[in-house]
Amino acid sequence: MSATTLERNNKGTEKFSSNNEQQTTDAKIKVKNLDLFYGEKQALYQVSLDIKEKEVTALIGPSGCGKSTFLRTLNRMNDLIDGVKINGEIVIDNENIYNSSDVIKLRTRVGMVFQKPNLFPMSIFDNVAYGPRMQGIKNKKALNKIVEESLRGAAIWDEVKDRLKSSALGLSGGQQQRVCIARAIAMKPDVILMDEPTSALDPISTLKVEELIAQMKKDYTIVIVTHNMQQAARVSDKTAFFLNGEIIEYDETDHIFSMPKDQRTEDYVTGRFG
Ligand SMILES: Nc1ncnc2c1ncn2[C@@H]1O[C@H](COP(=O)(O)OP(=O)(O)OP(=O)(O)O)[C@@H](O)[C@H]1O
Repeated sequence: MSATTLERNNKGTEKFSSNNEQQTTDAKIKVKNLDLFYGEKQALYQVSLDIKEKEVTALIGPSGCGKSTFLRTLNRMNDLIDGVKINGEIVIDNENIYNSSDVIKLRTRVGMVFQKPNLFPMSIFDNVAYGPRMQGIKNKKALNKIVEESLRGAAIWDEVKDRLKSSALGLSGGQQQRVCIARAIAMKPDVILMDEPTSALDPISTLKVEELIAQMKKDYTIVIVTHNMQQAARVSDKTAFFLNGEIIEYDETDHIFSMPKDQRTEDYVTGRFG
């Protein structure tokens, strides 16, 4: 059991509903007044935003501004870090996720892809079947179907279909990252969080993952942290600009890049700092 302390607002969902008129009604994820502390150090300040279903939302900002910290609050990955304290609300599908005790179920619904491919030292098939097996799916036919669908969904089926029993670690970095995405898809999530998913990849693999993200948004709500401005502009519908733990501006990606309202956003997206 982690020693993480979480300050929960027990009236969270109620309070949130009463303020609902300020929120977009079709938001999949609603974040309100979120503060996060690592011990004494505050990393997020009063973060509020609505994330719409089946859109790609990019989180941008200079190093250390809190993008990854914020991303990890969406499936409670920060719970694993000692001394983390959170105030505020995150409502996904009308449920305040910090009021619910079923973190495993939350992480099934809200999957995650990390910066570096983190496949297990086992076959491609076993990597993708791992989560479904843990959920109790044993039937070979059912597993075959899930693995094929997930690899197809991650646009890597054709490249690996003849070597499913080979070690996943024999694939290139770009292929491994797409198998990681397949592994996330295999859990049938609604939301996929991506923390700089292409930062360890070459330009061609990066493009493939970006094309994949564009295809995936018809089925999933995607939140992606990226340091790459062009990537945010290419793949996302909405962009949130973070600075020193605050959201400075959150808008349609086109607006953020072509006519930002805040001078600090403009300075960042035009490369004047960060
Ligand atoms: N486990 C931790 N314990 C203590 N402080 C942390 C921890 N993780 C992050 N921080 C601090 O919180 C702040 C936000 O970090 P975070 O990693 O979220 O920023 P980021 O915008 O994602 O940065 P980068 O782009 O460099 O990954 C930083 O000051 C960082 O040092």
